[in-house]
Amino acid sequence: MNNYLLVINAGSSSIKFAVYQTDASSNQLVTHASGQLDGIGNQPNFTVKNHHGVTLVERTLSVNEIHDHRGAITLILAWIKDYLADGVLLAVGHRIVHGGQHFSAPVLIDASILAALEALIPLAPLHQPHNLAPIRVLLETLPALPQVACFDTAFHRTQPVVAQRFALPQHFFDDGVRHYGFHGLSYEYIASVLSELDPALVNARVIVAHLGNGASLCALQNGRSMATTMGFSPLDGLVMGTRCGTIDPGVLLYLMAHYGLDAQALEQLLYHQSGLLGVSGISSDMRVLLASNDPLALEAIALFVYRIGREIGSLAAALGGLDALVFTGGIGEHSAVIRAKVCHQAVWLGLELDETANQAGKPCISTLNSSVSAWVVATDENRMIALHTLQQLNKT
Ligand SMILES: Nc1ncnc2c1ncn2[C@@H]1O[C@H](COP(=O)(O)OP(=O)(O)O)[C@@H](O)[C@H]1O
Ligand SMILES: CC(=O)OP(=O)(O)O
Ligand SMILES: [Mg+2]
Repeated sequence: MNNYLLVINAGSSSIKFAVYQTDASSNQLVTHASGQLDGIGNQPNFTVKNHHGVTLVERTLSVNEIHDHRGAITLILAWIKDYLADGVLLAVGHRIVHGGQHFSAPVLIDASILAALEALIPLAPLHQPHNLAPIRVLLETLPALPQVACFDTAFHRTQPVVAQRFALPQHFFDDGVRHYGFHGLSYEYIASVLSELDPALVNARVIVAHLGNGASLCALQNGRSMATTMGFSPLDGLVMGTRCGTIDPGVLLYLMAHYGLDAQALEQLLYHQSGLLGVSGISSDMRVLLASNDPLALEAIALFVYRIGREIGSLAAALGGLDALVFTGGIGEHSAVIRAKVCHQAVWLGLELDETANQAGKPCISTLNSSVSAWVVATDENRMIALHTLQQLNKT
């Protein structure tokens, strides 16, 4: 009998998953299959590929068949049950965006943990409710199956207190109003593979740019998070697909007082209607903007890059200098154009881009003379979650 782990990363309109084969007594993980059910609530589409990239499932479904996350996870579980007929599903690991101040490491989930995570929904309304939906279904339908929560915030809990504090009265900090940071599973994965790029990077001052739909930067020293651009919520920092990033809080007061926006309307504006979509008025997808000649598309791209450039300067200051810059996430991994623009903004730090290597999609994209090296690394949050899940299982 083979043993398997399931990893679930549930977003607002999709559930992504990966199945790993494992030998429970070791930390060996072999990717078996991965897939997603996207278009939930709109045009559901179920796709699965095996570890060779061969398509196992490609099914368009109707909204009547799958109308919500509950339906989506039920379908995924039914497929997995058939697919793993020869094996045992040992556990499920989940990506949970917000762990608040009390969850600084992966944890086995029970009803009380789920309730504590539900209380954090207002801190990450775009992510947390969707992250938790599959857990609830699994607790109801397969209560004996171990589930492990792995947090995007946990990796940043090593930051110095000064990096976690807002200049607000102390009691707010004690109540959890603090700078958390996100994309931690991605940064933890990148930190774990730095030695494969160059052993010298392990103890170096490194900025990782996770540029996807959500985007942030993380300053690493000795592989630990020292500072990051996202804050209390995943709204802060860089310009994102539909999120505004850093904004003067005075703007929010003005929008409330003069436009009559309440908390709900602000949430809608800042999470869903801002960022690349808001500035361009065209799309949140960087590919669409890069293919457009519309001046507003160019302005959105310019602002995206400008904000990254400014924040790289800020994180380099937090690190006391910079040795390397690593690109990851959908945009960071696939867009040579955006990487080039970001690197050109970092020339003052001593970064010299190797244009040919960048165009060719090489792992190292800086010249031999560059005093700051630059890299492209595909992130793998799922593998990080699977590893944590296995470690939790081995503890029990
Ligand atoms: N070839 C490409 N060029 C530019 N942008 C790309 C390319 N491929 C993917 N992207 C961008 O990556 C984004 C998604 O990144 P990803 O990290 O997969 O997102 P998510 O945050 O949903 O996990 C898309 O919105 C798209 O803008
Ligand atoms: C935390 C966050 O922004 O996640 P994502 O990039 O998946 O939206
Ligand atoms: Mg992502």
